[in-house]
Amino acid sequence: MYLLLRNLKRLALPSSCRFISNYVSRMRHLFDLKENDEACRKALSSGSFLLFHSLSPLMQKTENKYTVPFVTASELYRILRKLGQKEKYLEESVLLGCTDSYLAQFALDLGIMEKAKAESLLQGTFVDLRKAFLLLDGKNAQMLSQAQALLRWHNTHLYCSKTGHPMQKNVSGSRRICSSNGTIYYPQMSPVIITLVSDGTRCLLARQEAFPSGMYSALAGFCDIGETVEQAVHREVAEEVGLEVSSSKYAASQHWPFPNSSLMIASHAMVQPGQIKITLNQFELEDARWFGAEELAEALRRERMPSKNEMGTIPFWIPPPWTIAHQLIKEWTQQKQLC
Ligand SMILES: NC(=O)c1ccc[n+]([C@@H]2O[C@H](COP(=O)([O-])OP(=O)(O)OC[C@H]3O[C@@H](n4cnc5c(N)ncnc54)[C@H](O)[C@@H]3O)[C@@H](O)[C@H]2O)c1
Ligand SMILES: [Mg+2]
Repeated sequence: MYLLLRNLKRLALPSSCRFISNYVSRMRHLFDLKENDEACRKALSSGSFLLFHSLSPLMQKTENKYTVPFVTASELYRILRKLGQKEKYLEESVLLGCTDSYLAQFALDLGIMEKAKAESLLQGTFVDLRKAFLLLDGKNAQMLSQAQALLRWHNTHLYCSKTGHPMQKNVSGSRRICSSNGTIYYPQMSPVIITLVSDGTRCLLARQEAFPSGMYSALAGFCDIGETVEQAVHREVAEEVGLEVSSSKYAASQHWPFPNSSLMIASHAMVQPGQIKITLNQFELEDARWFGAEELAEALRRERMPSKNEMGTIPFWIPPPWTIAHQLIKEWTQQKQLC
């Protein structure tokens, strides 16, 4: 707490600020940790850590459910010693956030260490995030998404793309700096639109070949350079299903770790009246269909990915509740049921 008060003083809060909410003081604390290497180094020694091995997160599986453990700094020191690493390795961590009680949270990749030995010491398994992602709950998914994206960015930005010299990360991992000319690089993400297209009575969901069996989602696509979000929505809908959008309305956004790091920007869209014939772009999609509110209400009631029915097929299902696609489908269905 002393450290926190000292740090807050350094941020020169105006004297009129008699009361600061917990949220505001946490955000100021995090700002200090991001900017101040010494403060962040200290926070590392009392922080908690999400661990990865070559970008696969450590998980513990109990009864068909994955949990994501945070490991304390003292436990991590002990494990690093057993794996033959120095305590200094902790500085490879990236800062994720902090708890309500200002405990800093980090992510660290143990990829240079022996995987099986690390798993046995940590009593868990490093799991491919793509395989486990849809089985997680929202809180764990959001944290792992942020952690993996940051670790991946550092892992793929070891050298300055201008000079070819090695780059150093600051302690928090909020940037990397070229050792030769001081150019600063910040972690990047790609804007991706996701849109739920409606003709007024039904809405359109699609699936890619790579989706898990039976899963349909809203249309999504990367924004091109120079495009607005609205233009990207119009283009993607035209490209993927051959329909022309007449209007779109922003709904919400979500960070998404695949394929690298994306900011999903979600909207509801309407097609031009009478334009309902789907022309599928088979390079991108395996199927696209119009769904009614009742069919979607039933899919929303299912808690998890359904298992095979008597016919040996998996019934239609939608992404889990914490995904932005689910949120769009839920909003649309609720609005239809109120009509
Ligand atoms: N959070 C959710 O609810 C949700 C739902 C659906 C899709 N998604 C995600 O949306 C993302 C985009 O959807 P999509 O695959 O249909 O996109 P898309 O329709 O733009 O097609 C993907 C193709 O776009 C090209 N591309 C252009 N810019 C790219 C970039 N910056 N990075 C990678 N590829 C790029 C590549 O050729 C790639 O194969 C996927 O990662 C998907 O997982 C999220
Ligand atoms: Mg797409």
